Amino acid sequence: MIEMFDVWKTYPNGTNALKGINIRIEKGEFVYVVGPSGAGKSTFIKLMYREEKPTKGQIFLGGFNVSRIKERQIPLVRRSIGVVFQDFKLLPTLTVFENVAFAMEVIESNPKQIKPRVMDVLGLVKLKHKAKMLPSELSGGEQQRVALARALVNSPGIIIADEPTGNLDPETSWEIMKLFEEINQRGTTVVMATHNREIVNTMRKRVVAIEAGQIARDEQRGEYGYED
Ligand SMILES: Nc1ncnc2c1ncn2[C@@H]1O[C@H](COP(=O)(O)OP(=O)(O)OP(=O)(O)O)[C@@H](O)[C@H]1O
Repeated sequence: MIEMFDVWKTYPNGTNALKGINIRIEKGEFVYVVGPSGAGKSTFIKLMYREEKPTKGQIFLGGFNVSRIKERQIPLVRRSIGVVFQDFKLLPTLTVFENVAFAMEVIESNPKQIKPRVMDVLGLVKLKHKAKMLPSELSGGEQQRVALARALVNSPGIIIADEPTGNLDPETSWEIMKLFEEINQRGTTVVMATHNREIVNTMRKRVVAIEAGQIARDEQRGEYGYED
């Protein structure tokens, strides 16, 4: 479960990115975060995985008080969340297999479990046959599938994604969304910031709209609601 209580974020230059966010996301939900450019969506996402700290307010995630934890506890929080970005953020000198394995190595997983688990998640995203390739040898959609495998490899309860289809063509975006849906159906909570109107309006999930740093709308089976 994710909860925010009166969360504010003011960046050091004085920008008020979030102004009093209150939200509760239950385990197993699929939530789209929509809103105009600059509204605060990425900031909202970054606060969840502790890339940024709130200026004020409390954030609880999977049993942690994310706003209060010590630096040394951050890896513990990150173990319970998988994060997927618009630009994939794969390590260019590592193979597909090594990129995914790396996420298990950093949390000091049992070395014997790494290979079977990595092959398992590569199977889920249908990329076992490309395990030995480098990211530069893959298409954008394939790279995002590797990023998704990496986010899933430690079996997090929550997947957070910031514009995961932003760099992909419509057909590839749908493939990626189907994977997110499958992952959600297996019980993982999904929170996704997106500008993809067609996907939001077709897949009909909970929609949280952020405008000028505040929640302007929060609807079950909601719509995208903007023209961009
Ligand atoms: N590191 C930062 N320092 C200062 N201001 C920032 C920083 N990051 C974001 N902002 C500002 O905070 C506000 C919210 O930005 P944020 O990136 O959260 O919006 P967004 O809704 O994700 O936008 P987009 O859809 O364009 O990605 C904007 O005014 C932005 O300029």
